[in-house]
Amino acid sequence: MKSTPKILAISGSDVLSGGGFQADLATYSQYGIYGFVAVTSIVTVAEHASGFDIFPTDLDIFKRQLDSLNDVTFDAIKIGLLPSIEIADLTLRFIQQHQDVSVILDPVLVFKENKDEEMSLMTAKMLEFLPYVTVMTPNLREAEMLAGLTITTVSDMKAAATVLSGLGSRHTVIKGGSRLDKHFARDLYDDGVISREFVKPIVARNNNGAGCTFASAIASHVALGVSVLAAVEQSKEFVYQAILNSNEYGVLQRLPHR
Ligand SMILES: Nc1ncnc2c1ncn2[C@@H]1O[C@H](COP(=O)(O)OP(=O)(O)O)[C@@H](O)[C@H]1O
Ligand SMILES: Cc1ncc(COP(=O)(O)O)c(C=O)c1O
Repeated sequence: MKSTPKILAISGSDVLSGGGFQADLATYSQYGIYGFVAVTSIVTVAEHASGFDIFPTDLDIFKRQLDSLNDVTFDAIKIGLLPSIEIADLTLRFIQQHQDVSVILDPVLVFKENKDEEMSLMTAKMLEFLPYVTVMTPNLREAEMLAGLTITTVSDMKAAATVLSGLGSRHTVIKGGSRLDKHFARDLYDDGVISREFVKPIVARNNNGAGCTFASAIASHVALGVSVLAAVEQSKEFVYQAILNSNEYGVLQRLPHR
């Protein structure tokens, strides 16, 4: 019998469980995958304007988590919130040591609640990850920062994907989400040869955690041996269902046929 696939999430904790590793694990369980977590940070609710605080995991503890996983063979690694350059550097070193494993990078530079924050150092760091990454899933604002372009149309998305491809991204998915269009959530897949749009109606519900869930669903499909393009197509449906079922805290992962 084939063993249960294993995914490592290198992610933060969202105490409200909308996003972060809570969303990652909830997604893996829907696909029958065993999820491991190396916690990068703890996100708590705060009274000030941004609405949350991010507490990076102590660097030595973060390193010890990664060291604990030396003997595990993963089918995919999914990377979410990296709260500091130091944690990003340790993560980069870890994936450099696991080059036979598919890596799904969700470059969490811009939270839904955190639109305009300048994160140029981390943006540059994310680009250093590209040679070791199988799929990268920036949202619209993250794609603008990574590609250095303004994106207001689908053709801008395509131009940004081409720039990212030129910078070494193998499979790029730019998530238009609710930021590009009032009526349709348009995402663009691009692998430098094939470019494909995935579109769903915008759901007027809470979409906290949609990005984490989408990247985790892609990681799940890839871990199960599905091609990246088919993984993106099926994950788009998965996250759409999750948003349709969301509550006041975040999306609720559920396979479409359940
Ligand atoms: N309100 C919505 N209705 C339908 N799909 C959405 C909505 N918001 C986001 N999506 C989809 O959810 C996925 C995650 O996108 P997004 O929320 O933009 O990412 P992030 O959480 O990284 O900002 C994408 O496939 C996007 O198109
Ligand atoms: C730990 C953590 N990672 C990632 C995210 C990003 O969430 P989203 O999928 O909504 O972009 C959040 C947002 O709450 C978070 O708390």
